[in-house]
Amino acid sequence: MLTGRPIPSVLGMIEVEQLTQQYGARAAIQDLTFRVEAGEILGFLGPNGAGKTTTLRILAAAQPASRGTARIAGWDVHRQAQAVRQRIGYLPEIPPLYPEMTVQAYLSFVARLKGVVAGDRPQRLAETLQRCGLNDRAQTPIRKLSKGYRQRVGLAQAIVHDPPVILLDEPTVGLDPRQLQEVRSLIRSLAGEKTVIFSSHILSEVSQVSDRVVILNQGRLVTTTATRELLQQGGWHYRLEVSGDRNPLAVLQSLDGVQSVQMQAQTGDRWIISLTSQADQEIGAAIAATIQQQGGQLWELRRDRPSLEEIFLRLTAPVPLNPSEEPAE
Ligand SMILES: Nc1ncnc2c1ncn2[C@@H]1O[C@H](COP(=O)(O)OP(=O)(O)OP(=O)(O)O)[C@@H](O)[C@H]1O
Repeated sequence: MLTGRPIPSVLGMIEVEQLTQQYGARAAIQDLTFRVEAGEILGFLGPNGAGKTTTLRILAAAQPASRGTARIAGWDVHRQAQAVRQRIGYLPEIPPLYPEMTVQAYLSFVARLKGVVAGDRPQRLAETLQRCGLNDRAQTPIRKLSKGYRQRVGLAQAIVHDPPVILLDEPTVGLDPRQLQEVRSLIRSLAGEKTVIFSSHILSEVSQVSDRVVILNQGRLVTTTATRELLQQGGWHYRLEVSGDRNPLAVLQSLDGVQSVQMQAQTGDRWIISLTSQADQEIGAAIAATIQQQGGQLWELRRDRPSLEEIFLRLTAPVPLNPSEEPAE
């Protein structure tokens, strides 16, 4: 049947184009463009203030964007906000819970609000309680729940109406290690069945749960890539111990494929140097040859991959201001 709108199976389940949110003169997000395919779990990553919450709020039709478009299952978040709200589950940073209600009464209330017909509610409720590990707390008032259980209720209210798209804003903040594991595996269990964006500022966490990440920094998209490829983008770390008459720092700096070189320590005529190569450049042999050509001796040469956190820090280093944005003297 033709409905006069894009067909979701052809397009991405979530499509964001040139999305910009201006707060006064400042852009909280600027020209964001990305898409999420049906059934995909996307990690939405960035340091504090990067624009994650702003983007998720716009996708959840909780606030309009200043410019650009976003579509959920083909529906425009601004012009067709009601249709979008029916198709998403949204867990904001602070879940909208009613402390005096029991878990079951609250979820039943949300299901009604989200348009689940009365006949379907008992089954939806039972499935959601089961999936979120809330069966033994169904009759507990929300105010008596621990932080971890409240977060599960937050997740439960996002999925109780069985939406195709789920948006989770930092769902693991403040959880203990066991709760973290539980919430992560709950999100992971949605793969294939739901389209999920979940935000975090911890790359290693995102990499455990999602196959692909979008990294934001200061409102701009830094990269969108498979987690696996992100690791390869990080180049290699080398650690060298060298002796000789000449400090090898300058010659190593000018070597092809080198991204950065740092002197870690110097004792007498020995230097300990750390070096990072550009993405996927293996330069161990070239390092050894260079030291030899200089008449130096190589006592140690070790290679490893930078950690995910190091890659994240590098990708999200503060962006220098444009000259035109520099504050007036
Ligand atoms: N209502 C608002 N009015 C003015 N500025 C805002 C408003 N909401 C957010 N901002 C600013 O927009 C920028 C992006 O904020 P946002 O909350 O989207 O980032 P975030 O990545 O979710 O950060 P966090 O991890 O700290 O929640 C920040 O500089 C923030 O101060």
